[in-house]
Amino acid sequence: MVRDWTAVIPVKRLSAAKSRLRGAVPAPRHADLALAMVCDTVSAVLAGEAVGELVVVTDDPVAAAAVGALGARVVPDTPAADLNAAMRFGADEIAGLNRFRAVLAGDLPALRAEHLDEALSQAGTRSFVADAAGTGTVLLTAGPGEPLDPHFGLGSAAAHAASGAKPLLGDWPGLRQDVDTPADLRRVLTQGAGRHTCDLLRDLGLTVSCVPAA
Ligand SMILES: Nc1nc2c(ncn2[C@@H]2O[C@H](COP(=O)(O)OP(=O)(O)OP(=O)(O)O)[C@@H](O)[C@H]2O)c(=O)[nH]1
Ligand SMILES: C=C(OP(=O)(O)O)C(=O)O
Repeated sequence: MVRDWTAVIPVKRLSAAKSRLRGAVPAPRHADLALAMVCDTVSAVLAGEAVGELVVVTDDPVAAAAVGALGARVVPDTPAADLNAAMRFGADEIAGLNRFRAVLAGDLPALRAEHLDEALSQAGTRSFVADAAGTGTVLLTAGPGEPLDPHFGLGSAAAHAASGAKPLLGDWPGLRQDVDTPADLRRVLTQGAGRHTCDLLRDLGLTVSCVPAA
């Protein structure tokens, strides 16, 4: 497979990130958990064959250093500090309209590189992958010449479908399992998390299944 996709992951400042997940781990380790999930998402994206470049949009210096060390290109957030603005900026302005672009949430610690490759191989024109619940979105893609036109937020799967994006259907549990709440994290513990999240949770004494390194 040719590495012709540019992936984009927006990452909020870690001190404010994943507020609905608060309480899943002791408060002093909350930002570490948010970062570990970002690092596992980034590692899986870069381990695949379809993505040639990964742009992370963030103003967080710790996240920027960590994802930079993993091989991502880091750009600062937009003044709007808004999820859709960050995705639009990364995809349409930094990557550029002439590229195949794929934006993902940074909270997919069970993402498998081969599942992302498979999803992207089905995404010719503007497409999306719904989350496990079927209401949210974990991946939105656009082809050359197409603006990303993201509608992330409550009910985004329906909004992306209504805006003409094609739903991608496949058995990709780690891709679909974003971690917003402690219940989501419990599901990932059994599904198999990546190395960063696994190491952190084991350090906290939690039993977690880990996916083998790609
Ligand atoms: N750059 C950037 N990324 C964002 C922003 N808001 C959310 N994100 C990222 O977008 C992805 C999906 O966002 P959410 O699942 O809503 O994450 P969140 O905002 O940290 O979570 P909650 O506080 O629980 O709403 C995560 O990788 C976030 O870090 C933003 O304003 N700027
Ligand atoms: C941003 C989204 O959801 P969440 O914040 O629940 O991950 C979404 O699914 O569009």
